[in-house]
Amino acid sequence: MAHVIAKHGETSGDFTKTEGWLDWYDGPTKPTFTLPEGAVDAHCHVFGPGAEFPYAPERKYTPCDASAEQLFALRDHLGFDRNVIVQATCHGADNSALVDALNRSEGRARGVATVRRDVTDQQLAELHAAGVRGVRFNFVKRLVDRVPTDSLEQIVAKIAPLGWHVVIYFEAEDLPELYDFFSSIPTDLVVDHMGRPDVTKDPNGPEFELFLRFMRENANVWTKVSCPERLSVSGPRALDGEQHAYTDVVPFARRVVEEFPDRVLWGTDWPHPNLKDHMPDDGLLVDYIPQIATTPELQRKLLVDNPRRLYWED
Ligand SMILES: O=C(O)/C=C(\CC(=O)C(=O)O)C(=O)O
Repeated sequence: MAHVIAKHGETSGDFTKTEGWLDWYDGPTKPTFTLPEGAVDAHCHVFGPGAEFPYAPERKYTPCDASAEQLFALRDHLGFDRNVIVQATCHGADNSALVDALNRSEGRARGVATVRRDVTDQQLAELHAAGVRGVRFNFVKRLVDRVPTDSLEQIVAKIAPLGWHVVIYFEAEDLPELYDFFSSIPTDLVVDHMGRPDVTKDPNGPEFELFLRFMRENANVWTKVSCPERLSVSGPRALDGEQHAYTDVVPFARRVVEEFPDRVLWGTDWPHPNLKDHMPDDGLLVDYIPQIATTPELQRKLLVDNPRRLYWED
């Protein structure tokens, strides 16, 4: 394990370009943690390939191409059974690459799409038939021109009858302002990456307490306890020979898993767009899971029962 941490920790470069890391990255290690049978990687992406599925003109970054075949190979390598593929801003509201991946998955993937307020019932029905079960709204300011507060209510009214849920991505410093608005969303609501806490702050301090309060007061709110690699300051290096990577994120994620065991999801976030300091090893990310879900029961809920309930039970 140590050499893996060092290898990825010491490598640097710009991973966001099409010509990026896939050319030289020699792939994830095999995790030592054995995932429970039927485990779901509930946050991952497909990008392009750009020649076939062009990136959105309004995008804020151009990712590496990351195909459905590569994603499914990663799924098998890590020991997952299924994927939830999430639309990212670089594809805007053109869900073609996502739908293509869902169609190739033989029922082993569900999707979260991005739609505009003029989306028709027919278009939503087609997305549903392909396996889409949610819509994503991005409130991270570096990723969008405008936060989607206006369109959200109109879109929610259209997707609620389908039994879909809403996925929101925001940063912790914006929760106070958005708290009431998010609390008014009537469908199930999934928060990406625990609302991006600042992990240099106290996990028992006021900022993270507000997020926990948000989950306590709104029984429809779920969260992905994913992306330690985005939140971590200590990074992918072990702090000592015995500890696993991204240790500074563990107390945050573990608190959430233990207090809300039936409303948490986990995903790799492959292929890790917009990470410039290191390319995460997905095998190491899987080995992080038992740090935050410490019993077989918590692991089964996080990786199997919860995602299946949200994405595969109609
Ligand atoms: O993949 C993620 O979860 C995170 C992203 C990209 C993203 O969400 C998007 O483009 O929509 C990020 O933090 O840059």
